[in-house]
Amino acid sequence: MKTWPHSYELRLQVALSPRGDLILTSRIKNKNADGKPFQFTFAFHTYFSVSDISEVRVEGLDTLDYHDNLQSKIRCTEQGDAVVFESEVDRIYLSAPPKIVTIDHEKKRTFVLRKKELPDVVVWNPWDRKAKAMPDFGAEEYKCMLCVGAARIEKPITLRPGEEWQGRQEISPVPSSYSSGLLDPEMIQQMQRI
Ligand SMILES: O=P(O)(O)OC[C@H]1O[C@@H](O)[C@H](O)[C@@H](O)[C@@H]1O
Repeated sequence: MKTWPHSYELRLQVALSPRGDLILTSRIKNKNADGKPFQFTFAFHTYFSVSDISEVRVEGLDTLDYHDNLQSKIRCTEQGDAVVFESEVDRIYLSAPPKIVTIDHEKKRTFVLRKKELPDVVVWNPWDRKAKAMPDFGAEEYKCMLCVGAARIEKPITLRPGEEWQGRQEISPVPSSYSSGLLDPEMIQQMQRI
């Protein structure tokens, strides 16, 4: 392939635990026979089903720098204590903590995202105008989805022939009180076991 003149192996392992955790593990191996290394970036682009995007908040990204894809990727700093949605959002948060939560107040459900070897986090919702322009996206579907995914974008990965990289993202659905601050002690104990 002209745009990617390398030989590689990509493996995606999808596992679902009995309690509903989704574990995605990606492995990429350099199979170049010519001795050449290659460099790449990586992102999981997981879409969450939410009740109403205007009622959703993403916590764990406060004070972080991000690249804003809607403003020619300029570097900004998150000012809010949570990311909320009132218009199109397309950002790459940099060096995020290993745990990010997406809280859906209406459904009283929180998605806990844990990640390994994936320092960055993509947050995306196309909102109305872009949704209408996308052929594979319903005009109204932006209202009930949110893309939050672990990524490695700022610092690309370099692999020499024979080397392999592995990245992992785990999504656990839990009751919303988990990170809303209104925790009862029993619930905390239950969640710490997750
Ligand atoms: O259709 P996909 O692969 O889920 O990507 C949707 C969007 O994802 C965003 O992260 C990209 O910045 C957009 O450019 C893109 O349109």
